Amino acid sequence: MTIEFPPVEPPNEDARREAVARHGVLTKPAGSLGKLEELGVWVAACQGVCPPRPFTRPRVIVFAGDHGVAQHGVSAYPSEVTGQMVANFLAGGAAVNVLATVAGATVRVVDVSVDSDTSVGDSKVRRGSGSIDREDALTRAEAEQAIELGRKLVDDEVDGGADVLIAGDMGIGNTTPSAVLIAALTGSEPVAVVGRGTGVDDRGWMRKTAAIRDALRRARPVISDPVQLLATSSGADIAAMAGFLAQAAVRRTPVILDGVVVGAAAIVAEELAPGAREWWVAGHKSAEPAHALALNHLSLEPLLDFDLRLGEGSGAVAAFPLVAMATKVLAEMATFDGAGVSGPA
Ligand SMILES: Cc1cc2ncn([C@H]3O[C@H](COP(=O)(O)O)[C@@H](O)[C@H]3O)c2cc1C
Ligand SMILES: O=C(O)c1cccnc1
Repeated sequence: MTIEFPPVEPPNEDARREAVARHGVLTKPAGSLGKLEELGVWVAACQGVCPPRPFTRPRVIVFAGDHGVAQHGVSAYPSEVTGQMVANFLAGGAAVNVLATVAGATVRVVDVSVDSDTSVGDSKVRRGSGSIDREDALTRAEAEQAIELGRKLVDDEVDGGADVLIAGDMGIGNTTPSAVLIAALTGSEPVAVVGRGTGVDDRGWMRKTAAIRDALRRARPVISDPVQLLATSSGADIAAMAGFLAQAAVRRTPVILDGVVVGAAAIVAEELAPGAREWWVAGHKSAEPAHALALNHLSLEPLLDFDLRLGEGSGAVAAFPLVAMATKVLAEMATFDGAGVSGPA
């Protein structure tokens, strides 16, 4: 199998121009809805229609997987939490489940690489991923299988009516590969990308920085080959997420990005399918330092800056109501003519 994405087409320019013009005739001072206006224009361009259609099926896919590097003291929590949290997502008790009920989104959890001998669903690529500071996360074939899984998930969801997608992560240790991917593709040093993740103490921070340094040495020689970079330095969950983010663009479906883990998958997805980033909006800026580097690399500006550092898609779900509002404003606000309101003097 060789992974190839078709060229990504940009969002529709005519719909974008129409949306800009429409904002000029709605009953408000020109530009007064600020970034909500830009956001609505982006939605119209993604949908290729103005006014845009209000979203009916926002969908969150949580990619769950374990990471061998978590055995080396880089997280404040043990790996068994990953599988336990999968059960929690299924029961509706995780943060993202609760946020999603308010946002009107639904959540699906996919066991891509949880380190357990049972599998929730039939998507498991492998049990855990290799400890990237000393070995490859995946074989190339496994990386390709994971990317294909992400692709298929988009096809399933879009064919099932999803009109905006959110990727979330669940995997103890996953901020370490995320930091490595971001450092590798942005040319950053370990100390610039390392963060506290779930809350590691100072000794854990030092172990994590050393693991990132060692993993980065293994990542740098392969940065020009995104599939190999995923095999060497990510994990099956992150590779699936990269395939998902690239395929969403191919399927002309807008995505709200979450935090540092999704951000890491996104910078690799942009390498797999150049131009995919035009189909993504950044939901928030995570407290993890590497996230800002990833967003800057993608020229994306976060909607929220709320000190969230959870993952699960939580920051993207928190931002979704803004995207929904931006869309409805263009779809439902009255025009000066329609409402009999005088325009500028
Ligand atoms: C109970 C719990 C729920 C979570 N939900 C998301 N994460 C997040 O924290 C982990 C990443 O941080 P690190 O790299 O430090 O392990 C991932 O599991 C991520 O999804 C959680 C972590 C925990 C403990
Ligand atoms: O930004 C994130 O996605 C994040 C931050 C800390 C822990 N887990 C995820």
